[in-house]
Amino acid sequence: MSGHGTPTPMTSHRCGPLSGVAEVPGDKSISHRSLILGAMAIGETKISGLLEGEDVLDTAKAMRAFGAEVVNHGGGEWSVFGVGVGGFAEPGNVIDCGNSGTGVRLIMGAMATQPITATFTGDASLNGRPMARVTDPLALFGAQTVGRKGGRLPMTIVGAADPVPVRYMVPVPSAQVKSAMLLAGLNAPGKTVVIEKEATRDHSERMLAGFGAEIIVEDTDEGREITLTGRPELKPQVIAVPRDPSSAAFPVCAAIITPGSDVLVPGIGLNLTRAGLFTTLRDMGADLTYENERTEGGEPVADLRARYSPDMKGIAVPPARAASMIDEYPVLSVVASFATGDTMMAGVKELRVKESDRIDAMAKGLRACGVTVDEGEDWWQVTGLGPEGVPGGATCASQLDHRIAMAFMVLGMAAQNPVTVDDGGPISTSFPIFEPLMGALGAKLSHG
Ligand SMILES: O=C(O)C1=C[C@@H](OP(=O)(O)O)[C@@H](O)[C@H](O)C1
Ligand SMILES: C=C(OP(=O)(O)O)C(=O)O
Repeated sequence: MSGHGTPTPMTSHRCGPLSGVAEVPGDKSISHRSLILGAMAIGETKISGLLEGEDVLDTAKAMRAFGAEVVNHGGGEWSVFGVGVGGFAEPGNVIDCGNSGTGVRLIMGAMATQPITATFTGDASLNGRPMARVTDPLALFGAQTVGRKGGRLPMTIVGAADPVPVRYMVPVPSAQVKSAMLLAGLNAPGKTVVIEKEATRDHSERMLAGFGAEIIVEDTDEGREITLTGRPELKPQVIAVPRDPSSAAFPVCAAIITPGSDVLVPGIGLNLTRAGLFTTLRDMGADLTYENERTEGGEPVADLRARYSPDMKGIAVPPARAASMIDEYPVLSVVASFATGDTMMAGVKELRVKESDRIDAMAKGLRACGVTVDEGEDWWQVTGLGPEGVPGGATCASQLDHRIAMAFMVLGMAAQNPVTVDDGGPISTSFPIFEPLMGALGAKLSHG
């Protein structure tokens, strides 16, 4: 849904040790893809553990608008009765993807090679984000787009009636662009090839193979080359969505900076394309261990145990790791504030085109809380104040960005003074149970 209504300020007060088990919700990336691929299969796809955050609920609504039957059985159990590749109906109304870049870009890809027209919109954050990165390459299949200046939503896509397969090198490290192209390639005859220079999250490739598509991934001189054969009949699946490592980041980082804490976050996917934050935290000296390592649904999974870590050191985070932790830089910058020395985060230009300009949003709020931050177009550096040294005591703007709001709530748990965000509403896009879950661990969050 567009907009989040009246802003709801939220304050995080310094708290005692965090302890207990944090069962974070299902993975957002996998949840979107389960619904979309379920809608493109023929028959009933059963999903358990679906993230019921606003972003994913908007994708569920969109799939209904394109003709799939989507049923919520309660308790995270959902069914999608798909219409098959090429079987989307033309929506009777505008598709509102709310705050979700993943939702809108993947759905645009899925409909762009079908002979239908759809108009997309979102909230103020989403309507400010760049869409040409998806609509330009979708034009290669034969789709046409009319949108606002600068390739912004709202925009209308006229899907290609006679799509052609495409070979495309993704110019930015973006799983959303890659996935939009693969979903479009599903209804193009012949082989669509998508090449990425840097590996980004590979849930689409894994799930396409799971649904029975012919998909080959090879490392070549040009990069990671993905070849998809179009017009498969996708077979419905039973999908158990793993818990989201990007949501796990918040209780993990909160435990690391809050004195005396010991928190277990069970069943977290450690797919290498997603687990960069945890490697980085360990490089900084965090007491973070993997317990009960196992494989579930073809993905490496472990229970994460995070304990208070007063001896953290700032590091230079390898730029090559950026894609595997892109959504975790806001909360990493909070941990960096409690470390000793500088943490340099480079090669992260993409942070400037998320739900907010995340470098700007975090830099402003951290500075207001007494932390020194330097920044350039594609890098930023946080100078740590040590485990007890962050003053806090400011109101920070969440800028319609869930990760910014949650990162500042984590900061307040260990800062000397309370930290407020002007609007905690966006948290429900990805982590609707953040407040009760963190409260049960011992966090002191209040409204206002
Ligand atoms: O494909 C996905 O599910 C996502 C890809 C990433 O975006 P980009 O593709 O823009 O890097 C990430 O930031 C987003 O939260 C989810
Ligand atoms: C960037 C994010 O999501 P999206 O691009 O789907 O809005 C995120 O969840 O951090």
